[in-house]
Amino acid sequence: MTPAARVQAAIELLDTIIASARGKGAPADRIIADYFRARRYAGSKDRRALRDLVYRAIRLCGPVPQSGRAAMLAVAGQDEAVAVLFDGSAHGPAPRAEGEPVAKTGLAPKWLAATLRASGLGGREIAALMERAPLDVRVNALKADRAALVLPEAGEPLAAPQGLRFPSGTQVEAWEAYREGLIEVQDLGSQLIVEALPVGQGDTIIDLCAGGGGKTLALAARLNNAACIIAADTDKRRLGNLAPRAARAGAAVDHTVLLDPGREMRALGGFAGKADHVLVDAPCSGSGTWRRSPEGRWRLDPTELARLNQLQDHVLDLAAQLVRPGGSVSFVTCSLLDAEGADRIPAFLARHPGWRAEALALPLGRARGAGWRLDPFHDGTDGFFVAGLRSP
Ligand SMILES: C[S@@+](CC[C@H](N)C(=O)[O-])C[C@H]1O[C@@H](n2cnc3c(N)ncnc32)[C@H](O)[C@@H]1O
Repeated sequence: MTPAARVQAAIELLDTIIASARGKGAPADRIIADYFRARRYAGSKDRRALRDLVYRAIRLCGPVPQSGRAAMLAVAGQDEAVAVLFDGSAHGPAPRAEGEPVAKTGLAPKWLAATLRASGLGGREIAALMERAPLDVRVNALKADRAALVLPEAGEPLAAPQGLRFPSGTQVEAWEAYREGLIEVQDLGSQLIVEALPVGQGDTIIDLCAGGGGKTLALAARLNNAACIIAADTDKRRLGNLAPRAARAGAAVDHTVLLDPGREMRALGGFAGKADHVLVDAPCSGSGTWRRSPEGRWRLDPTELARLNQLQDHVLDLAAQLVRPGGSVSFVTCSLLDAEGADRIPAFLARHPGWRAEALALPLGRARGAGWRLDPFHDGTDGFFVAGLRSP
């Protein structure tokens, strides 16, 4: 591909990503992966260059751009090397027309920037959400130990007992240690949260929003497979990834339960009032993971945020039904918005008299409302909110 053809390809990919964000469709990384799957002839240099162009444009444009071309013109406005490629050459973008729209730059749409600020984030904290995230790994304590494991590259030891950090883009999936289940890719924040959960060996633990099992596997490793772990989710595709991942990791997951949204207790009724602990890693905007999915801010609007808050309350209410008297619930979101964090706790306590919030001990982060918050700027983790709740 010529450099100009890469710019044109980036424009077309951005058009798809913008449409998908508006329609709450597939995320950018999946769209890019599908694009290259259909173009196997594209070399690794082209792939890297195209990806970089697309993500530069996404990071640069806070509000949803009117088009992929407008987004790339915004990049061109800051980078002469890109601007000169709008030259009308074969397969390249047409020259810029007089008065042609250029996408607005900024960290986030106005309403969202205001909501972030109202959630206690300053300019530096918000800017850090747009930086490239490093690659964190959790050494799987069921099969290995960080102190003794030799990997192709030396990682930086992290605050989590089995955490190691590598530069962004390190191809750990190609390592033998990954294929053999000795390491998992997992952000430091997730690792610290699992370490802080008030659980012990012998407990019955429901991971109510288990997804592909990131935290489920970390829990099984922390408890050395000596707990009864039930992984549930409404997403068949995500939950389907759990069994092969657990097998690779040697992690014992006792039950995997696919839930019908709105009728979750039909599948979980047998566990009602029995769990020692329910982990609610709730669906959210993912504002804490914008370093990895910066187009997430194009997906969010006040209506979507309100829908997510309802869902968060709903899964918390389910957890309250599942836990035994005196048992506990942890509420986690990978968001920095109070609406998806601190605000959910008083709302829960108002609906569930007798319950109380309980502090969790994390080595990084700071208190936010009745819970705790981690953020990229201060802690070098993805952004998370976590709070403990204790049943009467
Ligand atoms: C933040 S993700 C979970 C990530 C996962 N725990 C991990 O560590 O990799 C939230 C999950 O909640 C699930 N979800 C959405 N609605 C739900 C519901 N009503 N009951 C249970 N899970 C739900 C989504 O399918 C999604 O997988």
